[in-house]
Amino acid sequence: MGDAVLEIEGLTRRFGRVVANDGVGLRVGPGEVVGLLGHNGAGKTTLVSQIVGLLRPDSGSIRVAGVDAVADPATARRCVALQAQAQAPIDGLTPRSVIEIAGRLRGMSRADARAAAKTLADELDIHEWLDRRATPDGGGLSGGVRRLTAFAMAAVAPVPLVVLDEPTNDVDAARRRRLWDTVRRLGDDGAGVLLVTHNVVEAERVVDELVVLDHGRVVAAGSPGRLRGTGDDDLRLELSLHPDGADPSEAPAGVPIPVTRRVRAGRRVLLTLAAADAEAAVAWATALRTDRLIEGYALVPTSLEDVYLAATGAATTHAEATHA
Ligand SMILES: Nc1ncnc2c1ncn2[C@@H]1O[C@H](COP(=O)(O)OP(=O)(O)OP(=O)(O)O)[C@@H](O)[C@H]1O
Repeated sequence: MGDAVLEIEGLTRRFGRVVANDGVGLRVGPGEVVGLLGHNGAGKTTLVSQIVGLLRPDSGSIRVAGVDAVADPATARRCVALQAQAQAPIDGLTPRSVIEIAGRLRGMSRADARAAAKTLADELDIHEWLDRRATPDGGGLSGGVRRLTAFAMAAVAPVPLVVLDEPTNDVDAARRRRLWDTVRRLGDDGAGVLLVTHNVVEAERVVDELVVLDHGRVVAAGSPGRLRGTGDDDLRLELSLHPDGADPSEAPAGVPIPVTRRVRAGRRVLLTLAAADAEAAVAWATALRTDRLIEGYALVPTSLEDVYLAATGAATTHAEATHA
């Protein structure tokens, strides 16, 4: 991996008494897709706004493709393509024209911009809307097609760093899958990608590294494999509780199998266990269901959702629940 295309150190930004970013550090290398996860209000958009020079940090440093983005935001911004969380203002225009214009603004020839727009339209399966005009108040094009168009505008030209803030909002399942493949392709073509998303499970497919923000702080960082923790053959037993929320895994008898992580998320209890204990886990959960102590259960491979829930709010909920 070469020099970082994004290097952030000790970044702090306050809004009055709220510390939206609190000593944040992260790095994106060329060809690397880094996922930024966090609850609502965790500080993700604040971080993105500083990277693209829309907000000044109170302290800390940001380098984009080697450029000091705090001292020289205009130069740094030329090295970043951003898909903002808010919908792009494309009223009166067609997806084809705005994608091509985005390419031209980044210095592509007319022919290259046209070819890149066509490639993206193929990848995202949006040909049928390419020449349909967006009209005011969300008319003409659906929210999902507008979102895919904004993504294509960010992805059309080669740039050192692509920042995507919730690119899959409003996008249907089949096209989300296509979009994730294109995100991976951008990385494989050499761009660094910072991907802000709530969609932990789907993002896991394409990210090389993950950074989890919680109340402005980085609470977990690393590759999906490392963050998932122990062996790849770990399993998650998910208990669905009754509406009264009584949790049989908290009973004095406890859980009759070794559990490496336990997280409560609303009416779900997620228990991480070794594959070797699967049979005993199913026997226990079946007995709980027969005794009507739970509504149901599922035994599935662990995913980053478990890590995410453990690192952020759900862990707090659990701690509060168990210490109440
Ligand atoms: N302009 C602002 N003025 C005051 N407070 C702000 C401002 N922008 C953000 N905040 C606060 O900073 C914190 C971080 O907000 P931010 O929008 O960065 O979170 P987020 O992780 O992007 O959330 P979401 O997932 O909901 O988009 C929140 O507490 C928010 O209320």
